[in-house]
Amino acid sequence: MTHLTRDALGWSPYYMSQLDLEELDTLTPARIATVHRDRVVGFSEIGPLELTLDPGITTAAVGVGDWVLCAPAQHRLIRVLERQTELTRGTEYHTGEKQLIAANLDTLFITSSCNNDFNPARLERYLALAHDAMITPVIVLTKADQTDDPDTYIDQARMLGRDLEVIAMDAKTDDVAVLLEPWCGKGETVALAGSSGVGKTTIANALTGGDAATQAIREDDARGRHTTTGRSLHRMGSGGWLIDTPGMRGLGVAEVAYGIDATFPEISELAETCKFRDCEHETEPGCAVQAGISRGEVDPDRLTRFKKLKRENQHATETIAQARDRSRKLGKMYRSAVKKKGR
Ligand SMILES: Nc1nc2c(ncn2[C@@H]2O[C@H](COP(=O)(O)OP(=O)(O)OP(=O)(O)O)[C@@H](O)[C@H]2O)c(=O)[nH]1
Ligand SMILES: [Zn+2]
Repeated sequence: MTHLTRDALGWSPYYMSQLDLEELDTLTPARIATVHRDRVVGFSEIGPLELTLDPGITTAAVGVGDWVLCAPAQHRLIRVLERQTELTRGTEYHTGEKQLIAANLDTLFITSSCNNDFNPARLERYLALAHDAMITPVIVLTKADQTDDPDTYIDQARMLGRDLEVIAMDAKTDDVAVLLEPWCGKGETVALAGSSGVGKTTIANALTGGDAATQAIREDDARGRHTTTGRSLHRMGSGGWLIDTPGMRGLGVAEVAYGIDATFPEISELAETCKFRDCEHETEPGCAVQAGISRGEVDPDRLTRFKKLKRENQHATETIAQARDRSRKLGKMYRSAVKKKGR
């Protein structure tokens, strides 16, 4: 652990460019590995560092995978560097907050099994989140050993995007590390998403060569304390990093209009040329998407799922916007009340 270089930890010019000269001289960059209630642990060139948070930085503002600047001698986290990517979940709509799942991911392994778990709509939801965050999605199909015809699943998955990478495997064999190696090299950061039981833990263990899921908890138990998020950063045998994310079983979409369009390029591109700007792609004259269906270029089932995901996203996005508006107004009221009292 002590001999990891910044590059091995995933450092890049993107983060370097955010430091001024004084910071370069005096502060140490670290990559956040675990987040606890009152402190975080970061990996750095000088080894693992336990850091306390200055007032103003909450554990909500720093997540696993984040790059931070710290003053190691004082165990102080000074500031969180701007993220290259962030994967969030939109579950707390009513508060206007989105919860950070993982920072600075390069690749998301969207995992499903070659059985009843396989569900195009669910895969597209994950694809939209990944595309929106500019994270490379890879579809990983497990339990290929439990079906006579894995190709039908592979073919269906390939239909869910252009140039979409689809990997099928028996996650209980040594194939896992070899098949996923292209995304797990030195300094690369990955995470696994998918329903319960599809094999995420099995794959994580194969990639990290250990009991990834329980490692962080055990490390903490020894001190009688617990991680608050349950998320943690683990080194993979191939030199990359795996962010273990228990919250990745079901995700809501919010504010991912771009990601949805990117997930359904064959539809969103045609939609640009519909006669009406607010075309619902149903029976309107001059609908380019319906014309695409007639020509056999657009799968009508994809169109149905595209519309459904758009509706869900729109609803959640509006709910978040309203909640933010409400809390802004409340804040204003509070500030003016304080002012009056002070007079
Ligand atoms: N035959 C076969 N079994 C698999 C495969 N992948 C996972 N399993 C088995 O499926 C079960 C569930 O796997 P897990 O790795 O625990 O699944 P998970 O996605 O981590 O599940 P949660 O922790 O509930 O989210 C275990 O019994 C695995 O051994 C596979 O490719 N082939
Ligand atoms: Zn249309």
